[in-house]
Amino acid sequence: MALLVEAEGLVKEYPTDRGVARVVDGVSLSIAKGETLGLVGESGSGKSTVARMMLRLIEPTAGSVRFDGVDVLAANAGALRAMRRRMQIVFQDPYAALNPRMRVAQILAEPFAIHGETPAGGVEARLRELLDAVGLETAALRRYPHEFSGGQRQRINIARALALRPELLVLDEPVSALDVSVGAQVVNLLKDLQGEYGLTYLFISHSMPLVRYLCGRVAVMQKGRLVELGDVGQVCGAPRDEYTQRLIAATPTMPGEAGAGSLQ
Ligand SMILES: Nc1ncnc2c1ncn2[C@@H]1O[C@H](COP(=O)(O)OP(=O)(O)OP(=O)(O)O)[C@@H](O)[C@H]1O
Repeated sequence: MALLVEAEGLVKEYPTDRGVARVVDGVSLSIAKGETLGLVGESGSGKSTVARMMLRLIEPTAGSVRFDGVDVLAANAGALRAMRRRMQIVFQDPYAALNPRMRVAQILAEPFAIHGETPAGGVEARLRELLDAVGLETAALRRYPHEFSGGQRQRINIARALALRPELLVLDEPVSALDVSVGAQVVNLLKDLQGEYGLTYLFISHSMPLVRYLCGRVAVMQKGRLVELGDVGQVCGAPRDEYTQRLIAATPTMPGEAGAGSLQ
């Protein structure tokens, strides 16, 4: 299958009081068009840093990233802008990600303003379409973020990420701040959107049940390194790495779950 993202030997180092901290240490990962790749690992293992380097939101210390065959790190400002519209990120905290002083209409229209473009059919029609895609009423356009629940706010974030019709969505723990049932609805929405728009997902999570439900393959990170990468059934069913075994063993089994696939 064609690859959308190819990251090779990514390294990120930060200077600290005690010398240089290597928080990502030689991570190579590719994501095929249309797939959902899960990225799991304990807190601080470097998952978000890898994702941000893939989007060039932070500069790698070493390594390379190609997006649809184009070198992301060598791209000049114009080429990067063109690439950025094709790769979007949804963050964990649906409260912090939305400007509280902007109405939803402004929030959703902002990507068009930033990229200096008017969608075919006009902004208004596209905003309605976006809200409809994420299961919110048109009346939401006039309201402010604080008027919505956490799950609804995450739907607004997803609508905003979809505004420019991206191909890749990095989902950085998109439901971990939500109640389980609300999170399950958002996960199902993400699944539907992927089917509808042929999106490619990098799904960062601490939840093995969610990863099993959404992802075809999963990568496991520990202390900046990739310790396992493979088909989700294989990794969860017969983890080769000792750390992965512990991660899976630490996952509480949900009522009615026999080990795979269920969200309930
Ligand atoms: N700007 C920075 N300066 C110094 N250290 C940083 C910086 N950003 C991240 N780190 C460190 O890099 C390591 C990896 O962080 P990262 O956020 O990528 O981990 P993570 O696996 O996504 O964690 P979590 O699951 O908690 O989100 C952490 O130890 C973090 O403290």
